[in-house]
Amino acid sequence: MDGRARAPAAGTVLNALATRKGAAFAIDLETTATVSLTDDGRVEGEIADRPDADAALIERCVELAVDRYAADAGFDATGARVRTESEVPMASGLKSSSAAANAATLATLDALGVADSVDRIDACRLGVEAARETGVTVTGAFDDASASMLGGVTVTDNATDELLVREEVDWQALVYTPPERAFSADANVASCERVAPMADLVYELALEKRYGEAMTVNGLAFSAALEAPTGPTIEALPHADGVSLSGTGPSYVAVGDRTALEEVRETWAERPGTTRLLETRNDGTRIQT
Ligand SMILES: Nc1ncnc2c1ncn2[C@@H]1O[C@H](COP(=O)(O)OP(=O)(O)OP(=O)(O)O)[C@@H](O)[C@H]1O
Ligand SMILES: O=C(O)C1=C[C@@H](O)[C@@H](O)[C@H](O)C1
Repeated sequence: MDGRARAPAAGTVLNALATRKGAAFAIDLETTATVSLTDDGRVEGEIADRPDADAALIERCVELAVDRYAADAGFDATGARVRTESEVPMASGLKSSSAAANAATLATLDALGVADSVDRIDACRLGVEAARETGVTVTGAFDDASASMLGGVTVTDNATDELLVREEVDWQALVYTPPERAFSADANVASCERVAPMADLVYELALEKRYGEAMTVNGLAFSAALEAPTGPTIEALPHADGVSLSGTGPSYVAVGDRTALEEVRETWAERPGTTRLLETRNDGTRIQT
């Protein structure tokens, strides 16, 4: 009757706010969700250390998973308690919402004993549905959600929730998170749509597997559209294989080899906020035993 799952955060290759085509890759920062099924008809969520944060997203993931799978699994569960603990800073461009949704969904499937029989990509689409319903996303963010659920890099069409590419990658990722927060749902979508020709170019580069160049073009275009500083990108460019504003910001993600990223880290560490050197993740969301 209890389930637990862990989901990784992600960084951006292509922001989907311009054309609905997006791409992202999983990184080694995690959110863990624990679900206990009940028969009291109430689904209640809690976010560790964030008593004021909105738990509607994880509650909706659990509700949808119980509605869809409990009866077939032989459970008469009607309610649940769900709690997340997270290393992913919220509303900072590192896909905290996708990690929370995937962890909550898979933990529910684990509690119901059906985690192995439900396709991971269907579980991911369920979380995307909950994200749309609770208004935490612009496009559904299937790009971020699929990278977090499957691991590696994914390229998607968020208009149709179609997975176009999924590939394992073995990069180092340097992540800079300024102290500010930016909720994706508040982003200036009209401004992002004006950089659609650049997003088309990023999409072509991503399909050619030129992910580093794709990230850099994406970062410059969406920093301009969202009026985010370009300083961190310019500082990383001489060293990194690719660097981008992640999501709608305010974080930046650079990829490349470790020595190069250590040079970037020295510069980024002088900025206010947090700089972390991480690995990419190819295993995605998984049950925690
Ligand atoms: N650990 C968590 N537990 C439960 N819900 C969470 C958690 N982290 C984020 N959320 C939900 O996601 C919302 C933040 O979504 P938002 O899209 O703005 O952030 P993000 O996913 O980090 O940003 P981005 O899409 O730019 O990467 C929060 O309001 C909350 O509802
Ligand atoms: O809310 C959304 O739809 C999105 C938010 C950002 O993370 C983007 O990077 C993503 O491509 C789409």
